[in-house]
Amino acid sequence: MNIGIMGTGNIAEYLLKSINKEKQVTGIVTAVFGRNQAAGKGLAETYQTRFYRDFNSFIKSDIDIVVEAAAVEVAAAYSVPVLENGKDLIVSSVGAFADGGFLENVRETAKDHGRTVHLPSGAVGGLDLLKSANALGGLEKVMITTRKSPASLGLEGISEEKRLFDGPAGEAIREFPKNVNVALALSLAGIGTEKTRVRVIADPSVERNTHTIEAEGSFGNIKTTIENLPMPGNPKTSYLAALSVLAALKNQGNPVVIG
Ligand SMILES: NC(=O)C1=CN([C@@H]2O[C@H](COP(=O)(O)OP(=O)(O)OC[C@H]3O[C@@H](n4cnc5c(N)ncnc54)[C@H](O)[C@@H]3O)[C@@H](O)[C@H]2O)C=CC1
Ligand SMILES: O=C([O-])CC(=O)C(=O)O
Repeated sequence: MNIGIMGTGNIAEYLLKSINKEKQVTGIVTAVFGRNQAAGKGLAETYQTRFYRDFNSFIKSDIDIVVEAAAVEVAAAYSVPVLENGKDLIVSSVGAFADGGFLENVRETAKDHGRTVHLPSGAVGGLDLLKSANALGGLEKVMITTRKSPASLGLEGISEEKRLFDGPAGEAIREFPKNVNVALALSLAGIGTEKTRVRVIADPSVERNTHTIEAEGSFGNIKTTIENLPMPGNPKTSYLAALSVLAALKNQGNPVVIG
């Protein structure tokens, strides 16, 4: 399996290290696409891969699958062209799918070209539970409370916790595109972007990216909290988010699906 990565940041470098150096996946990253020439060249040298600033050259190279590890606008711009070029796709910036029309477009394109799109669970768990709970439409309430350090949320000089947002997931991802992709993953698995409620709290007392998920419905109820270790390369991003992409790559083509 030849893998192409969109993005030259923290998740991209983690994947390159795990795959090209540590051989954690049956496959190799043969191509990286990004806008940052210096970062891309550095990655290409360190991890023996090719760097492209031109999307067409990247997508026409000998890759089988593309991992988006860049930003919501990158997933929005390139998901359809990736599929049209006959490649499978794994998306980190699931916030791009806040637009239901876009999701439908991606679904149709994947179907037309016989490709698959994987939206990994990222920095949270529980998507399986929400899907089961809503199998007959019985899921009534989903709420996620995200707590991160002020610096992760772009704030300085805050000494007490501060609620920055309380509202629907669709609006939250527009305001915090680098911090609440997890809320979009929960929305897609559950009751959608309008009904899924998101609270974002800047909390100087936390070092871990903490997400509390509460759900209620005909199945009963659940409350679960994950305390994620942030990645050294980008404290906004939890280590689990990178691991979930790696797990998705490890499971490519596996005929047995768990969860
Ligand atoms: N699903 C989840 O649980 C999570 C998803 N994410 C998503 O993954 C993305 C990547 O995370 P990190 O690697 O930690 O971020 P990062 O900030 O370290 O790296 C982002 C990379 O994308 C590139 N980039 C950004 N905008 C671009 C554009 N318009 N065109 C081309 N390249 C562009 C940057 O140059 C950089 O190389 C985040 O932006 C976020 O959308 C992040 C954390 C959790
Ligand atoms: O990594 C995290 O904890 C969550 C995050 O940034 C996102 O969902 O965009």
